Amino acid sequence: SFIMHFIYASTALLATATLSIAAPAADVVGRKTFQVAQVAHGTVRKNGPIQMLKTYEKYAKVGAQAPPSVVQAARAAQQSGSVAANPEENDQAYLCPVNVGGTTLNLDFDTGSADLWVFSSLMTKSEQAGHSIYKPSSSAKKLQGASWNISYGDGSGASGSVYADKVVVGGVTATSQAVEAATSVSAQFTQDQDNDGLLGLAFSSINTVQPQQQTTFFDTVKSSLAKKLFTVDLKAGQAGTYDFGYIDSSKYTGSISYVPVDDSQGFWGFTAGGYSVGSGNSTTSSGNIGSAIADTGTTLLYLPTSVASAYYKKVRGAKIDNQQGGYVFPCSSSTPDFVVSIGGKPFTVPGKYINYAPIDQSGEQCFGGIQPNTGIGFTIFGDIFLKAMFVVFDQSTGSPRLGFAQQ
Ligand SMILES: Cc1noc(C)c1CN(C)Cc1cc2n(n1)CCN(c1cc(N)ncn1)C2
Repeated sequence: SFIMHFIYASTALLATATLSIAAPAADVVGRKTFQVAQVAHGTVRKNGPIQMLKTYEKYAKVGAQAPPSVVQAARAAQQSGSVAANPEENDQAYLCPVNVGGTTLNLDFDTGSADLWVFSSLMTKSEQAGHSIYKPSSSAKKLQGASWNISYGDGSGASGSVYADKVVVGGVTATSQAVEAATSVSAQFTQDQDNDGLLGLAFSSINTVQPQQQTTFFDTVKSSLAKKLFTVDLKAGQAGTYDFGYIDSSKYTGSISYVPVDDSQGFWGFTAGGYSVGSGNSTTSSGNIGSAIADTGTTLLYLPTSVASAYYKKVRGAKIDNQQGGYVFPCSSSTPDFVVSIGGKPFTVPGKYINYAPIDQSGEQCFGGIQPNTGIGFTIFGDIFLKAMFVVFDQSTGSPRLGFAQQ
């Protein structure tokens, strides 16, 4: 009865609040009424037991306890799922099949940005060539007046209009997700015919839709997931997985080490500690790496210039080649392991991952997987680092956190 009283009270409160919002503001001069189109977006299939469980959780502090029947029904309705992360050539990016409004598109899941944008029928035929295309389906609702425009660290970018449509990732369904349909994309994207767009997994605070910012897929489905988290298990030269709503303990070794996340810039930001170059006794180690982000949408590992320099001192013939835009070295040189301390635990990037790829067909010079973070302003733990780890992007506790384990 305590809880039912609370629910009645809060519902009554909500009702009065709604009434006051509906009364037109005094300053709307001249017109008797006005319309506000409410387009439902950022929603999942409604479920009573899940909503009830949320209410019990909300009032757990004052003794509310969900009956087992509610817990069981909510658990049965909660979502979880897994999708393959397929590497492009040289593991430049990893693409995941996603059903957007009835069409399967291969999207780059990006924990460094927060827009779900796709190649669309609104683009010119030549720009569409070779890509799978989103055609707003009959179930799609155009968000009138909404637009988006995103640019990335490498100068690439895209822009367009916005629809609310059904999006399914590994069986996890957002019944109405903001789908940003491109009208124009930069050359880097038209050239990459494997890539049909991006699915942002950073915080929705950096979503670029205007005038009304939209939520990421994860934020849209979060409340319906068994656990409010997703995990990233990228691999070198083979398919990995993104899992939503659960942790698969067969995907990592040892234990998961959690660190707090600073989401003030909209990224999965964390603090990295000391580092060492090489394995066994031939290691050098030095100061703290400092603030960093975990970014699946960035290919390489961008470290403070002093750290990158200390690393390449251990690689025969390594030098900065300004034409290539970073450290290169003879492909025949061996590259040592790179070890970084996170949450007080050591995590190793195998040296072979740091020989990224030959700079040209001759195969003489190779481009480094570790590069300086010059001009970026923070350290980016991109795919070179992530493909050695199992990472939990966790919003299941009061504040966001990252969990790292070796895979
Ligand atoms: C270049 C390049 N880099 O990665 C890929 C993939 C490519 C090739 N190509 C498909 C073009 C391209 C450029 C970008 N992407 N794709 C993915 C998003 N980008 C990011 C994301 C992010 N979090 N941080 C920085 N950029 C830039």
